Amino acid sequence: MSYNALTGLLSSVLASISMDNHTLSLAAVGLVVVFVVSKVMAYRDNLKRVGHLPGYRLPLFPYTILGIMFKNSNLIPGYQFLWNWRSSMYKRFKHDTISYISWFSGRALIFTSNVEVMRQVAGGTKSDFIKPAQASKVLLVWGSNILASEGGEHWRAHRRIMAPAFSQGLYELLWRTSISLYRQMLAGEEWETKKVAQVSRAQDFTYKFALLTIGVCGFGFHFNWTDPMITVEGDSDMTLMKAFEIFDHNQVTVLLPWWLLRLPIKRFKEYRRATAKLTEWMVGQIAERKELINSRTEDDKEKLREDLFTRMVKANEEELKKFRLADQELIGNIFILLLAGHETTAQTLAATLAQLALHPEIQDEIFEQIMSVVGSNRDPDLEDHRSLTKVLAAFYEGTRMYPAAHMMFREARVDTILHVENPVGEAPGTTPVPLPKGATVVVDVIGVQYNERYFDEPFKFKISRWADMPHESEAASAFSVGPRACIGRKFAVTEAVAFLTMMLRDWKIEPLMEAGETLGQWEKRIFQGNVMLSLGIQSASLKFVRRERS
Ligand code: HEM
Repeated sequence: MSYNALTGLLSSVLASISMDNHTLSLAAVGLVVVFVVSKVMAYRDNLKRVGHLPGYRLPLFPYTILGIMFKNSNLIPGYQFLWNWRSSMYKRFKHDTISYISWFSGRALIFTSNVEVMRQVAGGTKSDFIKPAQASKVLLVWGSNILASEGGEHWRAHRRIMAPAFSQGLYELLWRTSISLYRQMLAGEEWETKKVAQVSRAQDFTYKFALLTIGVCGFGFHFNWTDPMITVEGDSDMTLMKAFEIFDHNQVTVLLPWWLLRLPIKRFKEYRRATAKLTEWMVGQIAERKELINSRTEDDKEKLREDLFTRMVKANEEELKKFRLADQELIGNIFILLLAGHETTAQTLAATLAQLALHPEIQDEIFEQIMSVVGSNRDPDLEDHRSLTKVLAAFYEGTRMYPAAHMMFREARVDTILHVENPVGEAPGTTPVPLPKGATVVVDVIGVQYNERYFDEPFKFKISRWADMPHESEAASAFSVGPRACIGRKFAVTEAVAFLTMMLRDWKIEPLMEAGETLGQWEKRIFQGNVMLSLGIQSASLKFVRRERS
């Protein structure tokens, strides 16, 4: 008998009893029975939904309002629990794929820190798993896009148009832009003449760097560090950069309900205006770029830039009509590139710089490689990128320890079998776990990066673990694996390697401690995970000491 049928039967029995004292007590007992039975049955259903995998049975679900209000107790883990429990969560059950069932909210999820399970669920055209619409709803406000797509053919249509935009020409533009922005930063922040520069929050400049980079290479804006004044036509108060910044600073507002955003609150009003300006600008730009692309003269075609936006419009125009994206979908994807494409890199760069501050010996090792590959008299160029393996290793290690895209929700679109790798120490191989349609798997990207199956001593910042690793290796699983892995991985790596090469050639990085603070206290203060839209560390206070060059 199903839970609903049982509840109905008990309610009608209770309703048919007349309400004297005796029957009132009977009704109360009946209600308790209904409650207990319903919970037992829901629990039984939930066990099925998580394939009877071992795991947590706790009162609340962490991603609910109540769950968010409580922080990190054993009974109510809080929304940062994947970070806070990363050393013990899976060890406790001796499995890297476990379940979580909440007694009261009725939610049941599978959490995995296993790359093979990640591969099965991450998606592609033929996967049995999709991105649940609920998890991506907030990303749809600017139009249908690749990141929010459930999967299957719909996802492939987006990827088909976006993939060609990540071209060699883009990476060349990106490399040049990153180096130029680094120089502009030195001038703009008045570091050029300084022997020592101190910052209380390295994120301030890594954000600005990554935002301007995606602005120039993603959108084709002509921003620069100190003078980003491009006025939107007909609105002298709002420069494009201003609109861009307002949109960016308010990213979290995408999580709010739409009606709240309509309230006459100054911040929301500005956000709406900035989004409208950017959209208006994009609509105009799409038309302009289409005209250039379809123009017959080679001269006009030469004017086409290498930025992602231009190249996406081009790929779309060149696509067969039936595969073309609508303009609104192009806009949706461009906005999503801004969202996915700079906060992640900025957070990781800040975390990498802070870890390097703790490891002067690693900085020296990297410096020596930079000097032997590039030397001190010229700027690095894109070809050097392949040889700057230690710079890349530092960034990968930052990505591993602080994976900005820290979780991925997936849902079984049909009844399916999940092949769960046996725990280390047991017979190698997998165990089939039947899952019903609708079962939800959360890829805990933090868990994967701290899983000793893949990374020994995972709490140590060790760049040596990436030695001899091919550039595109799936070992860098913080970018996900399989056909739906991060499309911007090379973009992130290119800008990061260019920026870090320039930075580490010029400067030694040291922790900037507060008065009376010990190194241990600094470390504890800085390296606490900060889980918002993406994962990062706390404000990284750092000191940059100019390297003496012969
Ligand atoms: C350190 C930097 C980055 C990290 C750690 C990262 C990580 C990830 C991960 C884990 C995913 C898979 C998400 C999922 O399937 O639910 C993803 C997807 C994506 N990323 Fe990145 N990313 C980074 C930088 C970038 C950059 C720079 C861009 C763009 C310029 C970008 C654009 C995207 C897009 C568009 C997707 C969706 C791909 C698809 O669904 O086919 N990311 N990223």
